[in-house]
Amino acid sequence: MNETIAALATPPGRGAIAIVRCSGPEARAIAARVFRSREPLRDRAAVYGEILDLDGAVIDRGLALAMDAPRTATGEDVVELHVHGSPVVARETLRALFRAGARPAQPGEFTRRAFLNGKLDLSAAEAVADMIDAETRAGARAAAANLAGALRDAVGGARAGLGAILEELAGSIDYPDEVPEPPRSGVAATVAAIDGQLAELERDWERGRLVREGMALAIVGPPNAGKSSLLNGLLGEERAIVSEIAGTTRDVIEERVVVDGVAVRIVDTAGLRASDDRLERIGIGRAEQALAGAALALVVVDGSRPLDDDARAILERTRARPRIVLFNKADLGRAAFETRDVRDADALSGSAHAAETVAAVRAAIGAAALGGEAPDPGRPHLASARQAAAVARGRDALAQARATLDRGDPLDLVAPDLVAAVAALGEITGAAATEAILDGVFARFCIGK
Ligand SMILES: Nc1nc2c(c(=O)[nH]1)N(C=O)[C@@H](CNc1ccc(C(=O)N[C@@H](CCC(=O)O)C(=O)O)cc1)CN2
Ligand SMILES: Nc1nc2c(ncn2[C@@H]2O[C@H](COP(=O)(O)OP(=O)(O)OP(=O)(O)O)[C@@H](O)[C@H]2O)c(=O)[nH]1
Ligand SMILES: [Mg+2]
Repeated sequence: MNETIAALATPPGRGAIAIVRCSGPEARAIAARVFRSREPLRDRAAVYGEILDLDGAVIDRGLALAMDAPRTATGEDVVELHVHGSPVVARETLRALFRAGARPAQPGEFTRRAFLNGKLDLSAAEAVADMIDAETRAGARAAAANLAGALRDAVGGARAGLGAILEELAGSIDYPDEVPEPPRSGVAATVAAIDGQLAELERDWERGRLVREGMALAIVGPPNAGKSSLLNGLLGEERAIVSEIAGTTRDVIEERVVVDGVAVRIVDTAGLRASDDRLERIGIGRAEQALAGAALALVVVDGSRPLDDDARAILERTRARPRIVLFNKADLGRAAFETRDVRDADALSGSAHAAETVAAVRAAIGAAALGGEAPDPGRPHLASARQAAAVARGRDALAQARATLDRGDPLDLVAPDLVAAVAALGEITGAAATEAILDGVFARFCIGK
């Protein structure tokens, strides 16, 4: 029999209410030892009463919410104690439950039990963690879609399609005289269509990851170009020191903003130039690192004067990578902007001090992040590297099957590849998940989830 587990379900720290959750076959019996009320606990009803420690001292007065298996989040008997939101009270309540027979829950153990009891598939369990981690509305909505089963249904459809072919093949292999082979062209068409759906999931994966995890952006350029001024403009606060002294920013400064629903980690950096100053050189080294680690470079140069060697160098170096170029200080003149290279045809000209320029830079960041179109958060999507790897393996198997079909080999030779594809896709929903896969998925959960 499963042990009964307990953990704090709300964040540690002070709050209005703290919820301690207990799940397992003994949940009701354990709760009865620590909770005293006039009316008895009833399924799905909140009951007011006293939370007691085992010596009978009252820890708090609060609500107990009992939910009976199997109609609960975990599929087991659940009792929640809703107490006043003091870390001390929450800890004492939890300790009373442990003394009464519960054991501390492992990270993700509630959700793992929900999975094992068929309350959610593995893609939905991952969506639970994604929802908790979401930093943007789009990220939360995307998680909600997979929590509701969008990916499970998409993957389930693909597996069912492959399963139907396998069934037909099996019939003709077992009873070659009675059951005709399915038409070759039909098999090829179905495999191609399913592979197409999987390819679409793969394409969306990178973009979806951007929505969930955010994008790293480095502001780079020569000293004094206005990089820190632009950071402050994008943040709407005077975060970084701005001065007319070239070499003001020494260390990297990292901040987050949300642009078009994408969380962007902006790193402001030291101006790039040849320098003999030891400290400045360290800062420039960090700027180089930030540039190397960024998905998008925001290159700021002084556009009011002809380009100097430092400006030319950074424009040249970032030419082949995703970037936005701002010819800054347009209020002082547009000398460099007017003689700019055709390669910078889409460069912006403006002033880091002007709201319109900051808005134009934001729009350019949003466009660069999403390629112009925001992904529809309601669609099924791959949400983890684990899921993407399973799709990639499934597609490899389908590629083998298609090669077999193209060569004109006997039709039954595709069966092992289709079986492999079905198994790979099964890892996504957990229909075919090993203990190791489950450990990997639930390792990223927090205790109490
Ligand atoms: N107080 C509280 N709020 C919470 C949770 C919780 O555990 N406690 N959850 C923790 O994750 C989430 C809700 N998860 C839940 C999932 C299923 C069921 C449930 O009763 N399922 C039944 C009935 C389904 C239905 O009527 O559609 C079932 O599956 O049979 C309840 C909560 C978010 N809010
Ligand atoms: N006129 C004008 N001045 C600007 C503009 N943007 C920035 N400045 C000024 O240019 C100077 C340098 O700005 P910063 O934002 O510190 O430049 P930076 O690129 O961060 O410089 P370092 O940190 O030294 O590399 C400051 O005096 C700013 O007020 C602009 O668009 N127009
Ligand atoms: Mg600066």
